[in-house]
Amino acid sequence: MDGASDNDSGAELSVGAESARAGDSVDLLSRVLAAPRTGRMRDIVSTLQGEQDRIIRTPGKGALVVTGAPGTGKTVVALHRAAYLLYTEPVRRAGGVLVVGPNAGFLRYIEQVLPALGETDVVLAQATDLYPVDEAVLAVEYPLVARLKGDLRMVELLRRAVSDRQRLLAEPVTLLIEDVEVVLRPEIVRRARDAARASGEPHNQARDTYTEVVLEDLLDQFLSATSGGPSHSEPTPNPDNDPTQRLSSALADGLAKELIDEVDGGTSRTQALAALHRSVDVRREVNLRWMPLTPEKVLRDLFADEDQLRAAAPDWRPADRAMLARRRDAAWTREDIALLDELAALLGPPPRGAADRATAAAQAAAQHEAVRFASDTLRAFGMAETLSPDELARRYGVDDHLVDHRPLAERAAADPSWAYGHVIVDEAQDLTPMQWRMVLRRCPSRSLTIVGDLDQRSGVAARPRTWADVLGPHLSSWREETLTVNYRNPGEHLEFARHRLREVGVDITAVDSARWGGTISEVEIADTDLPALVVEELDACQGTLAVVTGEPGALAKELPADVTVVTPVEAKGLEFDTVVVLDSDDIVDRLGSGDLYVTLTRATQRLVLVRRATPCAAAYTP
Ligand SMILES: Nc1ncnc2c1ncn2[C@@H]1O[C@H](COP(=O)(O)OP(=O)(O)OP(=O)(O)O)[C@@H](O)[C@H]1O
Repeated sequence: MDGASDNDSGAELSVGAESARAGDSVDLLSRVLAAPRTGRMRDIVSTLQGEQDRIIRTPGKGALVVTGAPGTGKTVVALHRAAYLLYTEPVRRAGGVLVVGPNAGFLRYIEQVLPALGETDVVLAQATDLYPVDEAVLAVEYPLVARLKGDLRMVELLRRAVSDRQRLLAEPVTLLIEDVEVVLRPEIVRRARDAARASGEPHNQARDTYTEVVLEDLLDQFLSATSGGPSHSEPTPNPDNDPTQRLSSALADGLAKELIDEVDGGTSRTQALAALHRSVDVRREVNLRWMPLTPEKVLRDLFADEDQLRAAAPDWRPADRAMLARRRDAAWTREDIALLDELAALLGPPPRGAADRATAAAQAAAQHEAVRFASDTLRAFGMAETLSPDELARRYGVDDHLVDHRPLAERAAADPSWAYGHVIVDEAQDLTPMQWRMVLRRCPSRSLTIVGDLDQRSGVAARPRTWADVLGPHLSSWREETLTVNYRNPGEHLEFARHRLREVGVDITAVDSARWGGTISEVEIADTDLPALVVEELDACQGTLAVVTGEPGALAKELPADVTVVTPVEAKGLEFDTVVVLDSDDIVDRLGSGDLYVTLTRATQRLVLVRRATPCAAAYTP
């Protein structure tokens, strides 16, 4: 990247990197790091450090894993890298950038960084936002269930659940088509199912193949009975132009009536298709065995039906299957989202309803008419050859109906099948395997910046030892870079955190701090004295203050509005000038050592550890 560009972010980044390399910005860095926080992450263009600069400039091909202890700048480096890639590799612009972060507070905290660098083609989301559901607030699973639902075993279970909805026929079924008896034969249903599966299409799209095979057979029977023999020997040079073929797939789609009026109604095959279309029996039998499905329906049916669960996971221990069982009307949980997304990939989009099809047809007709009018008009002036149909359409405003003019970020966020040009995954140590699949579906190019720290992994389960443990099932290769200097916490806080974690038997990777001078105090107080203590700390604090606790809801009401109250999990990725931690001993038992590490490394100036004399018995809830 050089100053020849008209892109501000690129030029500024370059100036900052140069001065950092020259060692000019040491004073500036000290001042920046010591300054009170505002609750919004800033860009670091003017104080970018050498190792950070090098990582930012790593080319965008393939996956890059940026690791490092808390506060080493992983997030801020990843965001600058996104700006750099959009600037140097414009091809990424076409899809924009997706940033997957750990919680809503974190996304608010970082949302200004890329716009400040001149980039707006960016979607910020939690993994649970990637597949939208009706519930505004997702339920929380028991940890064991959450782990099971995040496990790759779910892939096969869901695959089977979908294929179990593609049903065979045990006995022939006699159907009545306008007083003519035809037989839906088990072997034809099997052949139709095999052909549909072999098409490689998702369930809802493969249904066209299934329906076609079944209807063709019924049609032949109907014609044999009514006109002395099937007529499928008629030449069919181009399936797209063949009315019979079109009708047969249109019938599956419920469109046949309109099309029948449109084509030559004289052929016996066309009349037979019309008869099939009128037969309630036929439609019911076709639908029964290969229904159009939504992810929500499949998952609700599966979890509410012991038999379906057993059929989908015959080799599982009954106790594991029982963990998935729940009522049909139960709210979706955070872990269900990746399952719904997996199902969306297996099922494909549901067939469009009649209203959508009518709108699309009306739009196409309007376009056709407007282009024809424009073309005629221009031809009258001898100009027709100079403009393409696209240009004509644009010039005459037809695209206003047909082209989506929303900004890229808005279009991408609304489209679950959007392929992003680059994806950043932050706090990547916490994604479940099923969530990885969900994220990677949105990044077919595999141009990724994966940011995380295994020591900060949430939960009491054993930590993965390497990134290969996390990424191995999903990516064939990646490159790893490590940031080595902490720019957030004073050295005293890092030493304290390391010491506390060693006390609970966990050795974390050592890291240097860019500065010292932080304070730590440990106090034991009565529960009722807590608000007064927090107010006192707030008065003494120059910038932002947070209380980290397992029961934020009740406490937040008793504290001033400018105090942030968060759980350890909600504190991920954030930083505050003063952090008051309640009952830190409980965090390890209830959440895990990674969450204690996160909690102890959020403060830029002052850490206050409060042990309440009458600690609340409520469990820490992530
Ligand atoms: N070169 C730099 N100049 C100024 N500030 C910096 C620099 N690098 C990082 N910082 C600051 O350090 C703090 C921590 O950065 P960041 O949140 O990116 O770290 P992190 O490694 O992602 O932390 P965590 O793992 O705890 O989420 C932020 O305030 C960031 O702005």
